[in-house]
Amino acid sequence: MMQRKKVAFIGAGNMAFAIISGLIKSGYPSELVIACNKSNQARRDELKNMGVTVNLSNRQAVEQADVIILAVKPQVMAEVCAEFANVDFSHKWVLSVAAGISVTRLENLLPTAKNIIRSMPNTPSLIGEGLSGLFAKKSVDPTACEFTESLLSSVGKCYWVESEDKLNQIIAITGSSPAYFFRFMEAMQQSAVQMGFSEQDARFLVQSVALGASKMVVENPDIPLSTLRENVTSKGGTTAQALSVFEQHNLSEIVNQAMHAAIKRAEEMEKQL
Ligand SMILES: NC(=O)C1=CN([C@@H]2O[C@H](COP(=O)(O)OP(=O)(O)OC[C@H]3O[C@@H](n4cnc5c(N)ncnc54)[C@H](O)[C@@H]3O)[C@@H](O)[C@H]2O)C=CC1
Ligand SMILES: O=C(O)[C@@H]1CCC=N1
Repeated sequence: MMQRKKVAFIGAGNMAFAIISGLIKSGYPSELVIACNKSNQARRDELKNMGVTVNLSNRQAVEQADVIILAVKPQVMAEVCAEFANVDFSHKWVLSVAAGISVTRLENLLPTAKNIIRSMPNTPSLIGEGLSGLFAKKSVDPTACEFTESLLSSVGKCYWVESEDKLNQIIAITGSSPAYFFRFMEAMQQSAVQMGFSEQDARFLVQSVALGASKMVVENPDIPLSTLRENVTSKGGTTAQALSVFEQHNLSEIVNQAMHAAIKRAEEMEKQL
């Protein structure tokens, strides 16, 4: 059973909302959850209906909570942390989900915080299928790590990394990547629409195959991905022709470049913010 602590989400946008929803669905008492979301009244109402406390300032929320989850955009993190930088964090745990903000930067923003954990979740957390990369310095209290892991386990799987630079790689592999799959499905949908299928039918067809293919991967952990691909590819058949177009355009290299562009951006953000 997960420990019961008062948790405050600073910023309750897409990512925080996914985690809050998962937490509450998994049975975490909503009266222990505070969410601060400055500019979105509709979201605050939604959270209020879920039993979450939504009427506190960032500073009040931080003062009252045992665990602070920083979930604002990286670009506003410094400004937001300044509002509560002089609160005593020595007995509080901090979890940041922001891309490109290093632990060292967070330590500078919150000088009394000793237990800071960085995570890189993803939006499938909204449906309990998330994957969160996690990093903490060796000095962080293990009970803080355990709590964070159980919190994020309520919305999916967790994967600890040994060094912080690995977290930027996790951004490319699991944080940004739901968008890659959506982009691929969009392209397939567009092509089907050009063939004359309705948007709705094209979506139905594409999402059905995406789900089926994903399940085949998950349910056959011992079969290499290349074998699953080969099993579809009859000699001299249609799939071979389709795949040869991907090869002509060097799909592996395109994907590799895209993932490295995400990492580079995360590293740039770490320097700028
Ligand atoms: N969307 C994604 O797939 C992922 C996002 N992240 C990280 O999560 C963080 C949040 O991203 P999203 O949820 O996508 O963004 P978002 O824009 O949906 O959420 C940010 C929220 O912060 C609120 N906010 C802005 N200023 C505030 C302030 N001064 N006080 C309190 N709340 C304030 C905004 O009203 C907004 O609802 C970012 O740092 C991002 O790097 C991490 C992993 C995946
Ligand atoms: O695009 C971004 O910067 C954030 C981090 C990973 C997913 N969304």
